[in-house]
Amino acid sequence: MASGAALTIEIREKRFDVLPEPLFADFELEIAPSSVVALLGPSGIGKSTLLRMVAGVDTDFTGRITLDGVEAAAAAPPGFVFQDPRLLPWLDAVGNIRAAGPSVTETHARELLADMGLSGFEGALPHELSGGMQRRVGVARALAAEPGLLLLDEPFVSLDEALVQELQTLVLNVIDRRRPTVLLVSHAATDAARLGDRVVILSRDGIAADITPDVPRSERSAEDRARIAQDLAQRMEALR
Ligand SMILES: Nc1ncnc2c1ncn2[C@@H]1O[C@H](COP(=O)(O)OP(=O)(O)OP(=O)(O)O)[C@@H](O)[C@H]1O
Repeated sequence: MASGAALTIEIREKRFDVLPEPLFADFELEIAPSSVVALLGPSGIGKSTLLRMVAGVDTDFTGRITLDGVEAAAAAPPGFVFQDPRLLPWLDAVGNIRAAGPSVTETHARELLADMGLSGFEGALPHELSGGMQRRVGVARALAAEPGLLLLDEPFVSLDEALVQELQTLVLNVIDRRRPTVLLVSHAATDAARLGDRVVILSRDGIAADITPDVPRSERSAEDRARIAQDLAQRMEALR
């Protein structure tokens, strides 16, 4: 099993022509292998853009982003989970997972589906799965090629609370078993309190806070999570 990649982000400047100011300037972040870092921040702050840069898809910036010392654009591609699972409608669940790469075997795809609580749905087409189940297939697909880095872009948004809890538990179990480095983008303090080993809050001026909660993720009770989420939410509110 691949272990997590060390991620180094050094962005001198990232700008879009439509924006009057750079989106990122002198932005630096070091992320330890196999850690889960939650990136919190208001809409439009640049979270999704940062994930695309880390994925090596957006290379239009000055600076350097490396995975285990290799430039992101040249490194093995990360697993990417989007809010919209983007499954191929003509492939069943196993087929969608195998579409992640030629090395993904049927057995491995079935194992991943089992990890995500979807045994029995191997042959189901996307339209035969609920929205929450489709997202679980999306997570399985992102992990199929055993990436050293997993990027999660608002994977829990617009699900009802019970489904959020269920999906978070499944994601935590699967990342604890496979140990990729994880960068989770969210606007919700509760997501960060549940999943993050470390929480980075972004503001217009860059990194507003870089927090390692006092209780390790695996030992957090519901009360701990609520307390951590409240602290994070207050910090974000103070930035408005
Ligand atoms: N391809 C692009 N061309 C021009 N501007 C862009 C492009 N992509 C993003 N932007 C701008 O960059 C800013 C940051 O966008 P981004 O989607 O990264 O923010 P975000 O923090 O992920 O927001 P949200 O939480 O709403 O998804 C926005 O002002 C957006 O309009």
